Amino acid sequence: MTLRIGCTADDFTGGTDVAAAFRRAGLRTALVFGTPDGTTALPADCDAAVVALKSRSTPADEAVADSLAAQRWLWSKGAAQVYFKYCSTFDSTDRGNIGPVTDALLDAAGAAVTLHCPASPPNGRTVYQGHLFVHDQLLSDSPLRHHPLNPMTDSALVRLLSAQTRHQVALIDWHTVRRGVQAVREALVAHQQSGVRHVVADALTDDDLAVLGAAALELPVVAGAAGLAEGLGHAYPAAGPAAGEPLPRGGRAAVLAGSCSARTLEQIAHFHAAGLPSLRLDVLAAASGRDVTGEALAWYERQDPELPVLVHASASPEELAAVQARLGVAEAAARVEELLGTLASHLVERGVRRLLVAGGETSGAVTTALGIRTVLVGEEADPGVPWTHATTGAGDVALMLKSGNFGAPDLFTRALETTGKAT
Ligand SMILES: Nc1ncnc2c1ncn2[C@@H]1O[C@H](COP(=O)(O)OP(=O)(O)O)[C@@H](O)[C@H]1O
Ligand SMILES: O=C(O)[C@@H](O)C(=O)COP(=O)(O)O
Repeated sequence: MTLRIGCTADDFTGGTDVAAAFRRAGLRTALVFGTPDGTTALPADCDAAVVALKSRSTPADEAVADSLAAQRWLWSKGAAQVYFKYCSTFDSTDRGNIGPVTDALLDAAGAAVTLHCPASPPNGRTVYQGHLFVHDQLLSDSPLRHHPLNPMTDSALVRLLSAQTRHQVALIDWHTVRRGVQAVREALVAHQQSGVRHVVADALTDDDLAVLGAAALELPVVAGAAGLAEGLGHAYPAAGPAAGEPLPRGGRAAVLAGSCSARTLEQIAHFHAAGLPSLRLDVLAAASGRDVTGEALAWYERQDPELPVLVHASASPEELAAVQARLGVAEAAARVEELLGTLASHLVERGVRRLLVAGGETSGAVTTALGIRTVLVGEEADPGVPWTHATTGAGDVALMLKSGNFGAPDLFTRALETTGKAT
């Protein structure tokens, strides 16, 4: 079996998002969590494989090593092109990891130039004059300025990326993109000849991303969010519409949320307003040694088994700042991730078979705790938020990994209701 395209994603929900994009483009797509090794198998007849790493917020040298291992494994499976999927809100800091990882992938491939575009129009992310917008706001005016790990306080992509690489960064503007595939190819060549390695492109619509995908088809490494991945997918000879992956149905349902993103907070409020049972974890109490996991499990056992439950650590920007001031950013995040990962294992052992996880880092922690390595990607409940079919030691689980800012406000209740019905 030979892959048409391989992808390394810098977090687990980014992995599900980009896998859904390849699937929409007609490519049969498998998703592998964590660095693959010689024993990692792919389901037969895959056109695309996505390796979802937890490399967005790790030290840059670790992110580079993991991404290079993923690239080598994807090459070993036949992928000629490797897509580096990062966040549509360009989540990173001056230390990386977008610049260092892209440079390492390019060095390993012996490639001189790459195209970047974080636009993801179905989720309101567009790039104009090199500035990233989230719906009608500049990235730096959006709620992403309060992100717990990488607050985004600048929207200028050339400047953001230049801080993360020693190579030159330049822009292909929207007017060039509108002139079509040939114009973009010529601009790429011109930039490469003048010594530029990272070319950021504007894109406002899926049509723009289709142009960019077609222009980038021959590049060994391409980088961006799910939108450009779909554009590239469409540029490959179509494999036909992907078959829906049948999902496990029934069983108890739970939502675990560690995302503090504005959209997750709305989804939590919607769940609460629907009168469904929810529990907020006390992070400071856990840090002071209280058995918060045991208390949460006792709470879970008292709930009506017919109803979905929500357990979350999510907090408003002010509450988050207070916890981080007490524990430190990394320690607070690690504490929350450990709590939610442990809870996920206990809940699946106790019969949860429909599990929705909110937050990229949180999804990494939960999937790792459940020992899930490979999933098949099924229907999307909302753009970029597909159900997946996962196998755990305790049984098969319908698993949804949701990026913090993705999904409609009613996603939790709607998605769990759908999987609750027998087929
Ligand atoms: N109450 C809290 N106090 C401190 N950190 C928290 C709290 N709740 C969540 N976090 C941390 O915030 C981070 C949210 O990131 P993530 O799960 O990727 O969500 P998103 O997808 O919204 O970015 C996680 O590392 C999580 O552990
Ligand atoms: O590209 C995107 O926006 C998402 O796929 C993604 O990576 C979001 O990150 P999290 O909000 O941290 O899940």
